[in-house]
Amino acid sequence: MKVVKFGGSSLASGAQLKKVFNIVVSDPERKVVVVSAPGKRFAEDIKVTDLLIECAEKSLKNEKTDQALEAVIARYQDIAEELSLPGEIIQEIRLDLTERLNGDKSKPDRYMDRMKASGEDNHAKLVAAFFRKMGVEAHYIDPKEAGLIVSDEPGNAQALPEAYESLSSLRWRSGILVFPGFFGYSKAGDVYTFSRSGSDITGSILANALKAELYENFTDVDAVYSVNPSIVEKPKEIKVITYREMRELSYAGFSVLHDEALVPAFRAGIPVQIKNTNNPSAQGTKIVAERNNTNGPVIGIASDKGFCSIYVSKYLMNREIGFGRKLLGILEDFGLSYEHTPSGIDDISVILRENQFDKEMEEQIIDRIKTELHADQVLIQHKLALIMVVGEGMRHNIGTMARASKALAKVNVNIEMINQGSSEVSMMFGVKEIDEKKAVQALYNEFFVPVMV
Ligand SMILES: Nc1ncnc2c1ncn2[C@@H]1O[C@H](COP(=O)(O)OP(=O)(O)O)[C@@H](O)[C@H]1O
Ligand SMILES: N[C@@H](CC(=O)OP(=O)(O)O)C(=O)O
Repeated sequence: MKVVKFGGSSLASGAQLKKVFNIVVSDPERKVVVVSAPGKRFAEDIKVTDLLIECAEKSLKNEKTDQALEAVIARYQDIAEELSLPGEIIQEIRLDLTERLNGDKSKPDRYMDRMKASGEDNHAKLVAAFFRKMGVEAHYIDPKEAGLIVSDEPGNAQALPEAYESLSSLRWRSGILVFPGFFGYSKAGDVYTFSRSGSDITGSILANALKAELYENFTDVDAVYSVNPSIVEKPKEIKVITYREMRELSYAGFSVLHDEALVPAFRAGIPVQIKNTNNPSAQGTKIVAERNNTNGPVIGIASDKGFCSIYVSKYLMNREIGFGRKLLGILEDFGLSYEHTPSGIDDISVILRENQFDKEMEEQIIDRIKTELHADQVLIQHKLALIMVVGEGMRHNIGTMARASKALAKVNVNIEMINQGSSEVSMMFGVKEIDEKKAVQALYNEFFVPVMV
């Protein structure tokens, strides 16, 4: 039995839904189908989830929501018309959205999650109806009834351990089960969504709970590429990659799969296959526990913008027991999570995502570090990009770091910081955001483009 997840781009139009239907019925093992909300049909299009967020934000500000609501309904209507589905489906969706829109706004975060979750919930109902119209037994599965119990963290929920036991009984249900991705219910019965792109997580949880032989994740690219295809044209495809490598790359910017989606599949030893809805015969990428090391030291290079570094220096910091703990404690007091902490004898840098705080909070943080830790110098550097060079082969290859830094020097990219050693499969370079693309391209050329002699 296989669990199959289709992303928003695979479900963005009636024509895409027909492809999805053909893929599902072409393999009788494809029993559980996890769906996202309709995504982008073309580059400038807006995902239904973003339309829903806009609608919820307007409603929370007591502004008019008619237009935003109609934009959401129009997306489903277009799909239903293209597939000649009966009008009642759209009536049901309209009713559901109106109910959610007029629901309790006393807890804005939860209100937002109820609105966001409707994107996948209504689409799962529509997809199941389409499959039935095509003559197969298909059922919409309500995550509440099925027992997808999650933590009560708005926009950032996690499945609770007991969810797996409850979901396992889906195995005995007949027909194709269409399960909405992206959200679950707290123990108290309220809707909470995962973080953005979280339908990937739902698929992995179900694959684990139902002990699937494979978790197939259908998207709009033929494979996971060794580098983001928007930075390098036609990059090398990855055929096989380990969970560890993929998690590092997803976390660092490979948006093709949510970084949290690997853990449930990994724990149950279920391989994950990335495939293309628009080209299902392409081999795709398989994510497994171990692979033969045939690719050289590096399998992928990921990058992401929007980081800053807080640099703290103090003479004799090395002798001051508890300095690091106190520094991180200050950040914890502000509710900030950090990414890396490269350090020297008398100095330490903390790398954080800068969208977590504003100018005012930044000043308060610097002030506390200066006064409480008696630091000699505290500096914040903004607009950094982090580049992650990943590969299981790195441990056995001497000189990978030297090759990477030489490649960056050759294109005149200054390395603002390096972090290597804590992870066995990756090394991190911090560069200025403006240098990100140039740096990634240079690293790609160094590790993937053969040199002609
Ligand atoms: N290394 C990579 N390999 C493949 N795709 C990548 C990579 N990095 C980023 N992407 C982007 O991920 C996109 C697919 O993910 P996403 O938009 O979430 O799809 P879906 O709609 O299926 O959920 C691709 O279209 C591609 O632009
Ligand atoms: N629709 C949600 C969840 C999701 O997983 O979507 P997609 O599969 O299109 O990335 C989002 O946009 O965040």
